Amino acid sequence: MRIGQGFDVHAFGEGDHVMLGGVRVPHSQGVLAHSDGDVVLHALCDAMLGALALGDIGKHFPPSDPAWRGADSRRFLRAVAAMLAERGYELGNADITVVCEAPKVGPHAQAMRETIAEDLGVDIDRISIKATTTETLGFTGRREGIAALATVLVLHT
Ligand SMILES: Nc1ccn([C@@H]2O[C@H](COP(=O)(O)O)[C@@H](O)[C@H]2O)c(=O)n1
Ligand SMILES: C[C@@]1(CO)OP(=O)(O)OP(=O)(O)OC[C@H]1O
Repeated sequence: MRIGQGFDVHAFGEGDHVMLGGVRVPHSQGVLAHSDGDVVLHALCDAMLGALALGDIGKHFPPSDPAWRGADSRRFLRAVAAMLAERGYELGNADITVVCEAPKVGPHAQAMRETIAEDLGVDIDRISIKATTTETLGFTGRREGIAALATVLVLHT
């Protein structure tokens, strides 16, 4: 059993939705990113990579690589899951916190859990999605961007 943690931030920009946990969430803004800017999946990938000391998402999917421009971050998650499987590991559980004043995450949390569980091939009860504001403090409080934190356990299969 090994533990990993991940953290990601994207600034808000022009747009009408944000991708969170592979789910399209309507919002008054989008995010600035090379890929689809899904902070939930990026933090989760980093946590899973970190658990096996495999570096980070930027090492495997460099922002300098045009192949990842506008990429669906579910591709990153499935690729990271395959890296774990090659080494004899699977996700034990993931606990993820999204930090933003808006959009509200709660109404979309179940869909996000279902999407992540499907991509990882695990039961949905292994995936936790939570959210918090920062009570208007800091960059998330000023609605300048959105952040996510992920903690995982990975298990030897
Ligand atoms: N983007 C968010 C932020 C919060 N929630 C839900 O609201 C609850 C209260 O948030 P506080 O920051 O005021 O503690 C929080 O526990 C979440 O259930 C949300 O859905 N989306
Ligand atoms: C996801 C990648 C893909 O090029 O780019 P971004 O979408 O900009 O996301 P970020 O979390 O800033 O960096 C990691 C990159 O691997």
